[in-house]
Amino acid sequence: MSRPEDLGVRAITESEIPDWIRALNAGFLRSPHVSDDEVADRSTYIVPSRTLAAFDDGRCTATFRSFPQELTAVGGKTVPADAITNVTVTATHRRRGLLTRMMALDLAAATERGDVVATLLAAEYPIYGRYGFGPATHAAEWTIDVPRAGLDPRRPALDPDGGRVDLVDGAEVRTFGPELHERLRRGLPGAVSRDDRWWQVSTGALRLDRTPWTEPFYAVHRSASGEIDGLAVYVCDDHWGDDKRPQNTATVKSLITTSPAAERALWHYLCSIDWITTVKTGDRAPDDLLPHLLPDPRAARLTTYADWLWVRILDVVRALEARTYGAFGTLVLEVVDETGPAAGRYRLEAGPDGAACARTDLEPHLTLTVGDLATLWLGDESAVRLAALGRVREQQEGAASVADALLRTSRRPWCPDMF
Ligand SMILES: CC(=O)SCCNC(=O)CCNC(=O)[C@H](O)C(C)(C)COP(=O)(O)OP(=O)(O)OC[C@H]1O[C@@H](n2cnc3c(N)ncnc32)[C@H](O)[C@@H]1OP(=O)(O)O
Repeated sequence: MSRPEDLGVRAITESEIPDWIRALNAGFLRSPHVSDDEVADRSTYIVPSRTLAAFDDGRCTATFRSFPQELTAVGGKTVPADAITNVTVTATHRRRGLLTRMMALDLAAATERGDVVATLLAAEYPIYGRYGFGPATHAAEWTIDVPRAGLDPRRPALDPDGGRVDLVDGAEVRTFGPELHERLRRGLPGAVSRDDRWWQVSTGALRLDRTPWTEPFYAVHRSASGEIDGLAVYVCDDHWGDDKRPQNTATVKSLITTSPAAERALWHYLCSIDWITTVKTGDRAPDDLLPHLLPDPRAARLTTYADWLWVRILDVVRALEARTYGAFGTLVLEVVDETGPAAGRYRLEAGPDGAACARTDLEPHLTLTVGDLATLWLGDESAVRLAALGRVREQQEGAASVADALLRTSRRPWCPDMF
């Protein structure tokens, strides 16, 4: 076996794609078998120059891929992001620094390109903090005991706002879905862009042989004026108790809306389908309206709550200038960044319409790591709480409260996507 320093980390070539896919599958504990179909499909979106690998004796032993993405900041502006995915090191080659080397290469390229942040979904919490990432959004999942919810079974899916819910097929979803999602993400801090392939795969137009396709149900909500403002995608199982009572579960794969009325109508619809006694919500915003859309909110039991989108700020000035703030105020931040380009002192002049930010020599009000800055940036976390944890250091008394008044948001950020 080669010494770690001899394992070259580099971008792959077109002809190395099949071996790279084999290593990716093995790293994620999927069968390493690679079919021609999988190579053909993945070759449509794998960009070799942004696809990294390590090779040992000519065999791929580590994988890493990034692609361009837009991330919505507080206030609705988007920033260019380096979205990182498909990170694996083969089990025989772990803890020898291969991920560290691939990450350094990718983040340097992202910085060079002018990306403002890098993003990823962390398989395990301890992996990415060391590279300057911080958890910036969270996700929650509820299981709803439908009979307990207290909705009136005589009035299924009645929309008091005059809208309507209809079932449509995947082809129809492809005609309105992308535009609906665009409207959603422009108003949702933490949301990321979706490409056309996302819609093709999620509606069965592009079928991958390694993941068998089951056509889901697509329920669309139209407002009283006829505008499509919500889409729920769900699957149902078929399960009956020994006592002949239905015990079916609807599992929501995605539910996106651009109005609270659509949100209410779609959840009420899902909780009013005959035979469905349990609804699993899939990943939602941690402050989702859902429990309170039910007459008995306790019918929605929180089953999962965890960090979701991790952000690595590469350009502090542009990140802080991209968002709006809860109040007018000034903050001088000392940002500690041991592995990247963000270290330094910044003066933020913030307000409800935007901000100006520049490097400065002024005395800092707060000292924090670049990972904790990412955690505060989308408004999901409190600087006062991080100060209590000893992660944010107040250099001026009360600075953490000032940071909270500026940075925190009334609704929590949410990333509805997995990538
Ligand atoms: C965005 C995504 O794709 S998330 C998916 C991530 N992939 C996986 O979880 C698949 C299974 N795991 C793996 O393939 C590998 O273990 C990886 C990719 C997580 C880590 O790769 P490695 O090459 O072993 O990491 P590397 O040797 O560079 O580790 C650097 C440091 O991180 C630590 N580390 C790495 N992985 C983990 C982990 N899962 N848990 C805790 N610490 C970890 C190492 O101990 C090391 O610490 P040190 O610098 O104090 O010695």
